[in-house]
Amino acid sequence: MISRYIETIKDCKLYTAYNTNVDAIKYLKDEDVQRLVDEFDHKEIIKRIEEYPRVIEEPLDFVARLVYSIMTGKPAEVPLKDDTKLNEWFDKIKYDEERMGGQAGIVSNLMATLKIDKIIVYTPFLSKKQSEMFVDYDNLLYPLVENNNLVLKKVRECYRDDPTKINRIFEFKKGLKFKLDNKIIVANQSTRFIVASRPENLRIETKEDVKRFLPNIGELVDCAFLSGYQGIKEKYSDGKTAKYYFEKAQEDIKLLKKNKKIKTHLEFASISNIEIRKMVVDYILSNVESVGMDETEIANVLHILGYEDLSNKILKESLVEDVIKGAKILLETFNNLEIVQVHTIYYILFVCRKDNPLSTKELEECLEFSTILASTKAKLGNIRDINDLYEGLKVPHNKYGDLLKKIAEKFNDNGYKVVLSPSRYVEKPKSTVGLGDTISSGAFVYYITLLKKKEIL
Ligand SMILES: Nc1ncnc2c1ncn2[C@@H]1O[C@H](COP(=O)(O)OP(=O)(O)O)[C@@H](O)[C@H]1O
Ligand SMILES: O=P(O)(O)OC[C@H]1O[C@](O)(CO)[C@@H](O)[C@@H]1O
Ligand SMILES: [Mg+2]
Repeated sequence: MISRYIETIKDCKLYTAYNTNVDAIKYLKDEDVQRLVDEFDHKEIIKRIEEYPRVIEEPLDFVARLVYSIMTGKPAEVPLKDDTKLNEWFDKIKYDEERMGGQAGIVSNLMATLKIDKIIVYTPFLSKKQSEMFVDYDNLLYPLVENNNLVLKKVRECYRDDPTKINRIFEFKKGLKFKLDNKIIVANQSTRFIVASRPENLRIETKEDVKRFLPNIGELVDCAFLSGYQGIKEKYSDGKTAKYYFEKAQEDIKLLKKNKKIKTHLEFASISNIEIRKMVVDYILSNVESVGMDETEIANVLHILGYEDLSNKILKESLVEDVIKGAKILLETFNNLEIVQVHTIYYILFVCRKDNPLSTKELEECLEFSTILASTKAKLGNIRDINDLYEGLKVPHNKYGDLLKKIAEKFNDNGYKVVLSPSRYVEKPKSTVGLGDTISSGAFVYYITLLKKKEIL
């Protein structure tokens, strides 16, 4: 089974941009969180949770949002103000591990390890340290312009004198316990809280030299997996605005598709700034063929589109029926979209129009493959070799699987194909950061290769 999956995707050629960073990971234990909350007045923490800071401007904002994430068992990502003192405060924490981070970085390493034909990755900051986070495989390439020509080289050979962007990741496990204001708080889910750094001089864009060659890069690949737009700021000190960068990002997609109709995928992310979230919808979602997101993210998009009730219902009740309704709304709203993919801890779902060239069985195979990738990564912490996937395959589908599949099948009607695959849920995951990127890119790459085999691409 695994070898058949790997054989299927081996012809795929992928472009991915924009975000890579180093994830400094702290695996939180009960005593770490207790010590952290005890550094502050518990009543102040509770007050700050109610205020729900959307940017970390001081350590109390961080503690409040981390505690909230543990209390609700929901993953979150909050940007950190670009401030030396604040960075120093975070540097005092002893992290357990450093790893490749960022959607483009994680997907590059995953697909290179799975030995797909070619990955071209572009990222605006590429320090020596960042370049060394990439796996050392010949199928993983970086675009450079030399003597006015586009050349592709191994990423590790392409580093520049750029800063290294470090995000701090706080992983916690189901059952983690601590006391806040005399109440015991217990995590009901294993997940992560991301403190995302937002350096002022990091611009989410394709620099002019490479941008000129995007149509050529498009010709070299079948598809593009795009993410990182959550890193765009509303305003920069040089006067540039989010609008400027979103217009450029939209142009990039058009350039990639100029010479060949490649399929593009937007991987949504947790975006705390509502204006930026809206711009990702207006400029990017409206120009891609595929989108991947988690439950909270689809709820947020529906909210932006004016479906407040449905959005709130998804956030509160997490019903698969509502998520499917939401996915159909996205397909109705955006003609450009051909496939909507939603992942939650219990399932991964594809919703597409009835005329999608793949059969429901083929669509299901894409999802099955991706659940194995997710369970492998959850179980082992990382996928280092194709043979690791046998570990993920041993993890059974979760106990709600049959029920969820039955519900989803009911939505298969004249207009749509709805396909669901239950997750292979790992009770005590080694780590969770990047699992969404793994599941999404696996499903997308598999989908693309099946289209390619039918000569639709
Ligand atoms: N313990 C687990 N076992 C298997 N899959 C998991 C587990 N925890 C999370 N996942 C998968 O990873 C996804 C997380 O995606 P997401 O919220 O987008 O996070 P991120 O973007 O950080 O990877 C879940 O929706 C689920 O599909
Ligand atoms: O928003 P940013 O700073 O690009 O970071 C994205 C974060 O999401 C992840 O890619 C996981 O989805 C992390 O590895 C990374 O820290
Ligand atoms: Mg995600």
